[in-house]
Amino acid sequence: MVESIPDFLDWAIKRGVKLNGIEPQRIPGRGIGVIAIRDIQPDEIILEVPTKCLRTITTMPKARLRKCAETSVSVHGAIAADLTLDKSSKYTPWDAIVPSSGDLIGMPFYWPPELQALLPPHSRQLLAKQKAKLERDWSQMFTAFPELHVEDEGDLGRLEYEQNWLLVNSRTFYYLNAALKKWRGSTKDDHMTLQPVADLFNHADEGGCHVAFGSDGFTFRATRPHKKGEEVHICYGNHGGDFLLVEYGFVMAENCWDETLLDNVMLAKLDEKRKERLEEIGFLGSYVLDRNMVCHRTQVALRLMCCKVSEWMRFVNGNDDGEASQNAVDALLLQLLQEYAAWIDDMIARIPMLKIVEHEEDLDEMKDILVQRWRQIRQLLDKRIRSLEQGAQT
Ligand SMILES: C[S@@+](CC[C@H](N)C(=O)[O-])C[C@H]1O[C@@H](n2cnc3c(N)ncnc32)[C@H](O)[C@@H]1O
Repeated sequence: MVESIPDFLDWAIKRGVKLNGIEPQRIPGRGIGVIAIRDIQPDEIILEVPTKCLRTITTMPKARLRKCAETSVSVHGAIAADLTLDKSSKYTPWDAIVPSSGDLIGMPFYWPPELQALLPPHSRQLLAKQKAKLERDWSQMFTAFPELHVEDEGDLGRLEYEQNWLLVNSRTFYYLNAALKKWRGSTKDDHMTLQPVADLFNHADEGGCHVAFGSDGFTFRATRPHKKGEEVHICYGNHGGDFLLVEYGFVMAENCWDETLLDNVMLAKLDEKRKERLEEIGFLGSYVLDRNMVCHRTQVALRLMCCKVSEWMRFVNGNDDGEASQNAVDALLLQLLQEYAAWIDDMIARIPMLKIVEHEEDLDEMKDILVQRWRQIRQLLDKRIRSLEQGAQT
């Protein structure tokens, strides 16, 4: 399929999409993005997408929707099935500009298992969840639509479904209408729609425009000035780097929402008795370091390693502010972060050496993305290590 942004825009505008001062363009390393073609002022509406252009379960052929509704597939999985089964020409110009499988190598889902095994712990958890969710949807959909299961060597039907599922994952917007509200067992995660042109906005941690929908459709309003030629972003959510990597397939140079899990280092230091105590109060695992501090769960677990149990219990119950044990907690945290930082340096050195025969062509790019993610985590640790070291000196 030949990609043509102008043909796609013609098609979208004929269907009522209104662009004001913006234009989708190819941006190196980011696929297509949205660029300001004149200076844009805050509060200007830069894009409107009418309801009739949305693509969600309501726009599926009725018979297909009925079959999906008889299963326990998620809305996400049903839309992916619709994309895979749709052989009409209704969306051809839109389909032509959507990334192809070759553009998705940033997504750890497509990485060889040897490389997936070297992902940071939080990325690994998210990937396992993503795979399980996809597997559930696929098992529902290929039973309902046996034609999805193409009997050939590579199982093309499954590959196409996977790709569409991952595209739905990274290109839908929060949306609610009567049908989505009624979908059996639906949760917030099911309230979604695809929409043309808006799906070309790339992400920035602070965003640059506000997204809203009503009965007429979606509007995108600039929240800050943009100079002509500048990229206009939306914010996909306050996501850390592991989430962006696994769900969207990219890493960002700067991300004010970045965070990392310290579970591997923390759990290795906790003996069974302490783990049991933490489990009892619901504080075992999910130890987070963000750009400024470690979370309360981490403070609780660290205190258990350096205080008497009675003092720890008083802290847990809110009867002790923890001030008396803070220096010991900080010293232990510093030691753990330094050990983790040395381990990460070793990981960063090992990744480029990894030899995997399959995926030879794309392997260097995949490794590079993985190293970038580990470097970001290393920076988070460095920042905290520096401030703990300064604190120890004062
Ligand atoms: C909603 S689409 C945005 C349009 C997309 N760039 C395209 O070519 O169709 C989301 C995808 O865009 C890419 N993306 C979004 N924000 C990015 C960023 N800040 N840096 C690099 N890639 C980004 C990722 O591949 C992500 O999965």
